[in-house]
Amino acid sequence: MAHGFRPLFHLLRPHLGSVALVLGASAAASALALAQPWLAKQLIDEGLIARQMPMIALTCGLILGAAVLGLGVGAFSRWHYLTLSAKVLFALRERVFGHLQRLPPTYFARRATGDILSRIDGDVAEVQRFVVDTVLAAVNAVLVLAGTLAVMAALAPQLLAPAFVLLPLQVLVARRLRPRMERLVRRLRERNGEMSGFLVHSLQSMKLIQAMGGEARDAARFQALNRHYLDDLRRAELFSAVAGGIPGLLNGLAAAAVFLAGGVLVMADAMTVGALVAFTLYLGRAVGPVNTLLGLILAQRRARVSLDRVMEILDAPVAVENPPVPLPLPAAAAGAIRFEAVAFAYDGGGPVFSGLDADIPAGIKIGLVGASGIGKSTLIDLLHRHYDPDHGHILLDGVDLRHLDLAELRRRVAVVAQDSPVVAGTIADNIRLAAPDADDQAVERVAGLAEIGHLGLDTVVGERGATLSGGERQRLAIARALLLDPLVLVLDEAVSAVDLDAGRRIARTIDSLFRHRTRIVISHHPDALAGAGRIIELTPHGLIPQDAEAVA
Ligand SMILES: Nc1ncnc2c1ncn2[C@@H]1O[C@H](COP(=O)(O)OP(=O)(O)OP(=O)(O)O)[C@@H](O)[C@H]1O
Repeated sequence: MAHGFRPLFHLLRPHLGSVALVLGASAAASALALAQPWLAKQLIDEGLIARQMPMIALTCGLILGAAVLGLGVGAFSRWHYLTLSAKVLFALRERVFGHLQRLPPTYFARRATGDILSRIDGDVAEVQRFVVDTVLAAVNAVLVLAGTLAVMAALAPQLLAPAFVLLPLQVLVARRLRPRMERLVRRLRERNGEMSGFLVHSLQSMKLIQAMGGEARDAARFQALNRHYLDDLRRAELFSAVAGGIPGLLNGLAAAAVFLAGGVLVMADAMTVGALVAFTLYLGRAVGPVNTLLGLILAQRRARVSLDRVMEILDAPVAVENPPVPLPLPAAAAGAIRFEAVAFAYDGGGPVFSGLDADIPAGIKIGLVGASGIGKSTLIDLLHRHYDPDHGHILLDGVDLRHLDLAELRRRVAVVAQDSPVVAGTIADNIRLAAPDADDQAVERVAGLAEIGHLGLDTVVGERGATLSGGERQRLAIARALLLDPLVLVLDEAVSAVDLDAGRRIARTIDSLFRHRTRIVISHHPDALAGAGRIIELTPHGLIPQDAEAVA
């Protein structure tokens, strides 16, 4: 999707003051740098050639003063520039991350983590470099170039023609070489992306790869990726060395032309030696800004590619919005759930539900059964508002979920999901995830109830809980839900990996703790459904009540 560069102005707008400060400081630094060749001219013509020692001392002093002042102004501008640059980068990164936090699970299920990472890291940085570095460098280049040209014109207008006669050729060369360079750079970035994609994927599934004996295949794949990267890197380096040499050659030619024409002027006494030296010094200084401006073409194309990749994330539709003015739950909220003609399909998939109706009364244990893949977990995701129904309504104690504050809903309805995700940190951090203010006693109590306390609350669990067993992860998730003390507790195959005895004990604990609260238990095991007041089966035709006794 093409956005142009409009989104970028929004990034800079809050920092216009800093932009002006940085530009002002770097213009001052450039002006000081511009003074140096002029002082050299004074030194040669009025000091050395005129044999005036006081003049020599004075200009040397001024050169030194300008250098010291330039250093101070340069440091000041770099400092503010760094702050500005970081602020823009972080603001953009936070915006992308903030948006990612609001995207539905499907978004993450369908994309490689490596790809999202490379967008939020590499592409965001590329956009920031363009917004701050390139735009500031370009403005600065225009200022320096204008100043340099003005002084050159004042020194020797006759020499402007030989100095810049080759400029059109330089522009032409740059325009021809840069697109090729750009292609090479893009290929390198893609190779880089492939490599991190491969690594993320491989590291995440190392155990599976080991179990399948796929190490050698993966190592060969990694080697091939490295080899391709090296090939492309060498190609890009070679090209950039050759392409980089041509402008230097053209600059050398221009300098020679200036010395030739200037030499004639000096011989004819139409110009002083000092002025010729100063002119060539200025010519050297004009090269940088010209290159910067030519580089802008390449930079803006690269930034456009990255900006589009970042905007793809920011344009991804948010599945659920928090209501601007949420409605409160009734004071006597008890956890009654009602599905009214609920229809839902995943993006690009067939309907999972079409017109589902159900009443789940408050305060009882409900067993939810149904064939694998029929949509039980999806139903719970709808109840937890990871998605909204395409049609119909889901009500909690008479209030449409869409009208409830999202955080409140997720506090009142606790879901222990099938895969029991774990975050990096201690067991206590994991239990406190949804209730960060809970005190230590409360955390200890729920850890005990879920039979996870013996592992130690301060034990650090690996990333994604890799150091815990499946059953331990599930018990951790149960402790987390217990701490929330919700109105509705949903257990989606929550003890499937826990041994039978512990599973029964935990189920009994939960049943006694939540005796008067709504519990929805999804399980393929009759054991977990014991004591359910009602069993409902999810079928392609809707929710059908079963005989609770028969199932349990
Ligand atoms: N993110 C997704 N995108 C597209 N389709 C999905 C997605 N998640 C699930 N599905 C599909 O939706 C249907 C319902 O899946 P769901 O996980 O809700 O079933 P389930 O009844 O909980 O199954 P199980 O008992 O095996 O856990 C399945 O056909 C599944 O393939």
